[in-house]
Amino acid sequence: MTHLSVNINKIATLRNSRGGNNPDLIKTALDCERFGAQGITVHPRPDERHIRYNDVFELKKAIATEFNIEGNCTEQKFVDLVLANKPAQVTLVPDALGQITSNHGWDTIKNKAYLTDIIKVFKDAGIRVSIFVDPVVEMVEAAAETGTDRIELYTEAYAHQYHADKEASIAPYVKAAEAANRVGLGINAGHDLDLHNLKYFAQNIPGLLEVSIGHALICDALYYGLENTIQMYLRQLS
Ligand SMILES: CC(=O)[C@@H](O)[C@H](O)COP(=O)(O)O
Ligand SMILES: NCC(=O)COP(=O)(O)O
Repeated sequence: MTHLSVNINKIATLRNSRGGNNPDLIKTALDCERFGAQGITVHPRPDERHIRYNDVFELKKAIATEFNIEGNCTEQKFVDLVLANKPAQVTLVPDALGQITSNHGWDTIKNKAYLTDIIKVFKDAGIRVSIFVDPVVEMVEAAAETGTDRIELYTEAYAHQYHADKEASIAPYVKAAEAANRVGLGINAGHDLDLHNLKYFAQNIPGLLEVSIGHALICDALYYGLENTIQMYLRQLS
């Protein structure tokens, strides 16, 4: 069964736009859990434009499901934040400063030594590690040599091509997932997954453990409400 982790970055974006505490990020996270989400994802960025570092401490205290913190581990502040909070999972994403959103996975061949060292730091602290990768077999195979527990397949390319040609859009992801299964890596996925493309992805990716979804899910919640929306996403995964 594939778990749904709700990324609540966009709730923080809305909150921050007025400087108060509406919507309440912690309440939203607890409601996502109550409505059936199996995890909560946040991606604090150095400019704190949505999730603030302090939010992470508050969320860690409040939530009961799987807590997944995404971010760039080349920032020492991010490493310290994760180690101080010990989430169930950290997802390492190679974003540049000021990037509008995540737009590429790790080059696990070029960065193998670096990733091996930093992954050990998190694993020694008892935190499961996932690394964000493009759907490229060589990147998946090299990921396995870093000691990571899982990979997160970066699904933007799939999402963008899905409507034009769904078979072509999923093909590299199936190959990457087969490689991950072969080398013993768990598989997560995320970015631009939505109510249209999620079911086909989940049905065709062998061993898909978790999807983290934020932008589209929060947009859908404007129309359907958060509880209905989470139920609709869960149905795509069942
Ligand atoms: C890692 C990834 O694919 C993205 O989900 C990212 O975490 C979203 O971050 P923003 O909400 O800042 O676009
Ligand atoms: N890891 C992907 C994620 O958390 C959410 O991505 P998106 O649904 O906001 O594109």
